[in-house]
Amino acid sequence: MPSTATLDEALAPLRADPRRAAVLLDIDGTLAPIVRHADDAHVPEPTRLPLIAIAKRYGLVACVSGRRAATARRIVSLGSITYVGNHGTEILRGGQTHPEVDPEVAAWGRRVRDFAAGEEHRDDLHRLRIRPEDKEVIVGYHWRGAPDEAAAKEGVRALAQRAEAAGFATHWGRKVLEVRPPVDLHKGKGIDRLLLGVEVDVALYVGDDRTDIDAFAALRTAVADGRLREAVCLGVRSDETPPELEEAADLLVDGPLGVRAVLERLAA
Ligand SMILES: O=P(O)(O)OC[C@H]1O[C@H](O[C@H]2O[C@H](CO)[C@@H](O)[C@H](O)[C@H]2O)[C@H](O)[C@@H](O)[C@@H]1O
Repeated sequence: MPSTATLDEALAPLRADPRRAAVLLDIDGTLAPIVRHADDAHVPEPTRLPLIAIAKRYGLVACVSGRRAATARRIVSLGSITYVGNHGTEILRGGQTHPEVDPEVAAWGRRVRDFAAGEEHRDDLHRLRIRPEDKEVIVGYHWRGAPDEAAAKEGVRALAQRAEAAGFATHWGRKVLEVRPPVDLHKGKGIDRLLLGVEVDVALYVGDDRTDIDAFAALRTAVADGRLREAVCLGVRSDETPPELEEAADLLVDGPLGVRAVLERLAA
């Protein structure tokens, strides 16, 4: 964990003028501790409290997640902020009931669901306790906590090959494989859309996984082309941290507790 002085130095540009600052946060592994079953994830109250204070004080506060935007809102349980869901393809703004969905991605929903329905009939998924997660235009296959995780991962590898042969894109996360539409989708694109027309000078992004590296890149590009003055990219360390994330981050904090400390400094 960086010292308080190092953290304060990194956060100083945001704290100097909160109204002109954006706070962008990943959810699973960042705000919400990783748990065995995706449905059980939640943001602990001592993390929500500084987040509520930040939402009132900072110019833009958003969660940028691989979850569906509506699921992300349920997990964080804060209706006033924006949720960028399904890895950048949905935006659910504070107070809205329906997300804006990338039409190119939405057009693939039926084909992704048909693929998932075909997989449902396979005995090996049930035998290996691989759990599908339906995200409408993306389907995740989880093996965390399967009786034999190594065998389950092998089963998921075979599934990935079938998905790619059928023309889908695949993406590996933390003990999850996602089958996605074969279109250019990532958190960075969602952040670009989110920043459109928003008057902020500085942005912070905090995330724990490969998919968050695209978010870091989007902020750095925004600095390079003058849309932002400064970007702060924080990585969240765990025993599953991808080395690429460690390399890409400006600074690393330890797990969701380290993230809570960041939020407390921002809210102070
Ligand atoms: O971008 P995020 O908000 O970090 O979402 C990434 C994925 O998070 C969820 O899966 C992860 O968290 C689960 C709950 O702790 C855990 O069981 C699983 O092993 C992790 O991969 C979520 O289920 C996915 O849909 C998200 O893409």
